[in-house]
Amino acid sequence: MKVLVLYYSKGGNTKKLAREIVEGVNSVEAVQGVLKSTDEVTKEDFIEAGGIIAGSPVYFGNMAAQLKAVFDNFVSTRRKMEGKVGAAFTTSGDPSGGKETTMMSIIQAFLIYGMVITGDPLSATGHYGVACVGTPDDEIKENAKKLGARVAQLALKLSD
Ligand SMILES: Cc1cc2nc3c(=O)[nH]c(=O)nc-3n(C[C@H](O)[C@H](O)[C@H](O)COP(=O)(O)O)c2cc1C
Repeated sequence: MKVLVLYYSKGGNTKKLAREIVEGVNSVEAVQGVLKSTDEVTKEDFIEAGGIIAGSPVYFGNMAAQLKAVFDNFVSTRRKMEGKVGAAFTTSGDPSGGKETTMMSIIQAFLIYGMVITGDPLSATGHYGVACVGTPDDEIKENAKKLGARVAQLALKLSD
C-alpha cells in the first residue's frame, strides 16, 4: 500500500512539513510513503496510492495555483480515486492568514474526487490537518508524523 505525500513549496517551509509527514506514513508497517512535489507527481501516483496527504503554502487564504493545477489536470483519475483517504497540511506567513481555509480548499478537492477525509488525530490537534506559521517546530513535526501515520492506518483499513 502506497500513500502519496504531495506538496508545493517555494521557500521550503511546506516541504519540511511534507518530509515529516512521509516519515509518519513510513512508520506504519506495510505502507510505503511516496513524497512528490507538484512538479514531479504523475497520474499513476494518484491511482497507485491508497491515500493522499496534500499540502501547500497559504496563498491568499487558499491553496497555491500549482497544487490546484494538479487537481485540475488529474481529473481523469477521479473515478479511480473514490474511497481513498485524503488529508491536508499547510504553512502560512501570518497566524490568522488562512491556514484553515487553505486546508479546506484541499479537502474540498478531495471530496470532489470521491475521497474519504480525515483531519489530524486527537493526539495531535484533532482539527483540520497539520499547519504552522513559517517553519515547523518540534511539536508540529510530531503532529505531522501523527497525521502521516493516521492516513496510512486508515488507508490500510479501507483497502480491506
Ligand atoms: C503569493 C503569496 C501569497 C501568500 N498569501 C498568504 C496569505 O494569504 N496568508 C498568509 O498567512 N501567508 C501568505 N503567504 C505566505 C506563505 O504562505 C508562507 O510564507 C509559507 O510558509 C510559504 O511556504 P513555502 O516556504 O513552502 O513556500 C503568501 C506568500 C506568497 C508568495
